[in-house]
Amino acid sequence: MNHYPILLDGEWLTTGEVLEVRNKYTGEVMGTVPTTNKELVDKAVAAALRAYRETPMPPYKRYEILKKTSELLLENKRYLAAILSGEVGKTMKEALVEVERTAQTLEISAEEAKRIHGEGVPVEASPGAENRIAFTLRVPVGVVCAITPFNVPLNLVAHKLGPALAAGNAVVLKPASVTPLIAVKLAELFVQAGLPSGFLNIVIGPGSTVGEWLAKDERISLYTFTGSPGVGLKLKQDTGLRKVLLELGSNSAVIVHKDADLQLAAKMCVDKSFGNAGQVCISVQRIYVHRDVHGIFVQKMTEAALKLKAGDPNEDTTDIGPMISEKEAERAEAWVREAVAEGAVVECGGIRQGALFQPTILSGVHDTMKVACEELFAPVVGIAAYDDLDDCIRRINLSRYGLQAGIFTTNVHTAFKAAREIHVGGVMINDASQFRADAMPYGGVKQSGWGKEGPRYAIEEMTEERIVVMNLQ
Ligand SMILES: NC(=O)c1ccc[n+]([C@@H]2O[C@H](COP(=O)([O-])OP(=O)(O)OC[C@H]3O[C@@H](n4cnc5c(N)ncnc54)[C@H](O)[C@@H]3O)[C@@H](O)[C@H]2O)c1
Ligand SMILES: O=C[C@H](O)CS(=O)(=O)O
Repeated sequence: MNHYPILLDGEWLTTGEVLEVRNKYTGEVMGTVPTTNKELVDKAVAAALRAYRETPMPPYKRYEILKKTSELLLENKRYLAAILSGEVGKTMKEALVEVERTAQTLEISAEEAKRIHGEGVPVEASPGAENRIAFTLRVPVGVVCAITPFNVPLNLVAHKLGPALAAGNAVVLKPASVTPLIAVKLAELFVQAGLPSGFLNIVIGPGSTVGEWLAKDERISLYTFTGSPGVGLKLKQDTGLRKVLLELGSNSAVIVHKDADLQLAAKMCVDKSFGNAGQVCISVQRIYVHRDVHGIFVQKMTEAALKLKAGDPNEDTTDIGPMISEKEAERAEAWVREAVAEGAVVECGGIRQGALFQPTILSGVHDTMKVACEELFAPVVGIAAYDDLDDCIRRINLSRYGLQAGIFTTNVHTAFKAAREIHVGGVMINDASQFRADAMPYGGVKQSGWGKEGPRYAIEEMTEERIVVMNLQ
């Protein structure tokens, strides 16, 4: 049994009640982590505040630590991927990609640490402001609380730690209780890279206790949360006037227009509907296909999906591992059955074995079905036909979510119409909604959240702009 001590106030905590973490395919306990009571959570916040106030790091040192941690991730890629695969259930192929992307995220954060600056402000242009020099500073906010979800527990942690540390902040991290191990390992690499005591503190426990203690701790200046809208809303309510960045849920849509490259569209939609067992916030969930090409597209996508294998994530031949729990897979199964009862047709899949859910394509989906209007977070995608592009965009915008969307078309005017009119944080043209480059601005609108990630953009969110005006009279 591997016991994973957690980093808190510069020490590796091994005592206290432990949380068991299970392999999501075998169900075996793969490790334990200590949980943190209120006293330890208070200690973690105090350590972060002390580090921020008493031992601030210059930008170049932040660069060096982030760069070194990025290098250490790649040096330990397979070891880390095995932990990631075990605790999430994602395939080794997917886990290796996540480790590589995390290294990218921290490398980009390292570079951005060297580029944080204010700007000169020509205040003398205002009457009465003669003989004054003005400029802005970007100042770190102080203690950042990062609360992260289960599905991408390494790279999404890096998207919070990287910018926060690059900007000169200190961090208290609460990872998801079902997938905390990889975050513990990332902390080890940060320490190995020279991160001074107190700049990273991990707390472990349920959101209902640890999460709430953090939300009500006034010493924390900013919360960066990734998770479900319900929890995000509660966090916003519990934190008052302090800043909260929210990366929330989605039911991302893709348009396949009548002039689309159908081979490309079918391949991309299959690749981006079922990865990580569909447990990706920007996973393709709704596909609107122009009626002229609906039949051929459904056929092409179904043929491609039938080639996918759901099974043991450790096997090289496996394309889709288990969902995070059998309970979540049962929810997905129930929603599929409900859609069928309301007239949807199962083109492939719809079969559950424990937490394994076969890649499932539904056609004849209506916008009011749960599989369309709620967040599925499963390897299930629903297809609906449309005749008129304006009406299709109107239907997509009915969603209370707005994270990312995609459109397949060979007409630039159609592409830009979608880019301008679909109300989301990002529109992918001739790609599916689940495209993300770690350097790009990333974040949603409506109930998909508030604020942008991507190191450069998160650093802007995690620093405060201060104007300085010098009177030379
Ligand atoms: N927008 C994005 O970038 C993005 C990325 C990944 C996942 N997600 C979303 O995350 C969800 C799936 O992840 P999940 O099931 O881990 O989400 P979740 O909301 O259940 O949990 C997210 C985190 O919040 C914590 N938490 C729970 N209750 C809390 C409370 N009262 N106060 C403070 N923290 C609390 C959890 O312990 C966990 O660490 C989906 O909705 C998905 O769309 C969004
Ligand atoms: O689950 C949502 C993630 O933000 C998508 S990605 O892993 O960052 O591409």
